[in-house]
Amino acid sequence: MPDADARPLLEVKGVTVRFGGITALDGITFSISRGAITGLIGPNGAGKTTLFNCLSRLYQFSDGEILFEGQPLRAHPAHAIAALGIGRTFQNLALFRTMSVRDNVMLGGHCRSGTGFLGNALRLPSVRREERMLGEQAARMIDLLDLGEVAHRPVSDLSFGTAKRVEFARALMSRPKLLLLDEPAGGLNHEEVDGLRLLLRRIQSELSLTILLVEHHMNLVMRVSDQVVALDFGRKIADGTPAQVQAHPDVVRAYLGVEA
Ligand SMILES: Nc1ncnc2c1ncn2[C@@H]1O[C@H](COP(=O)(O)OP(=O)(O)OP(=O)(O)O)[C@@H](O)[C@H]1O
Repeated sequence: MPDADARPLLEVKGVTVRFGGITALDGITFSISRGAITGLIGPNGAGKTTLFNCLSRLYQFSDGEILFEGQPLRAHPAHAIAALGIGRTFQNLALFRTMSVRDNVMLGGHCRSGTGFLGNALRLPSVRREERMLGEQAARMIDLLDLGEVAHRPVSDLSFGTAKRVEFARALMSRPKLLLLDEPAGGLNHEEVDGLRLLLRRIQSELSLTILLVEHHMNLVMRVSDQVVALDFGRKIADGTPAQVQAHPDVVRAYLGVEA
């Protein structure tokens, strides 16, 4: 029996997605080790978001398989993905703007809730215990993401960069093993991107997280990632360390549109 921790956390094997005549993903294969930060790059339309949507089970793939901890994701519907240990953030903020930071973060723990409707209505001791635990976890995430000073403010009061950290905190409440980040640097200024790089490293090590991020900000991807996977027109064109991928002739060609 192979050691469960030794096998990759995520294995993407020959995944293909077609939309009518368009092949958005064409036999994509790569794997991600536990604890790694992996950057997924590629020009516009390369298939990055489509791959993310397959990992969250929002899209069906026609061929191939995705294994998470050795188990096929196909067996799990989209609503069960968070409970399985895959969390995500979106390109556009998906927060409740009039609610406080703390309440938004608390909502992220909902998918782990084991108490049913009746238990909540009757305020059983198990419900109160769970609420207390959620509150403690939210406080930890708020602290980890430096949101303590704004915890009671509505999200509408926050700068875009701070609101992005609220989205992170909320995604972390489901205690994911794999966190999918869709363009976390989008809309951030230079200073905020640098802060994000340090933050990603910190949450990765403190929570023993594995992270897959789609990102156009090359400087961030190359500095924060252990592994980079490059797509172009739905195909994988490179997979390796940041230095290997950056120097790969197909990557240079895809980005610059010239012969390397
Ligand atoms: N729901 C959909 N219906 C039809 N075509 C789609 C759909 N989603 C994606 N596509 C097509 O699949 C291809 C890959 O798109 P995708 O959004 O995955 O690329 P991307 O790498 O995320 O691009 P970007 O960096 O611009 O976000 C594109 O040709 C796109 O038009």
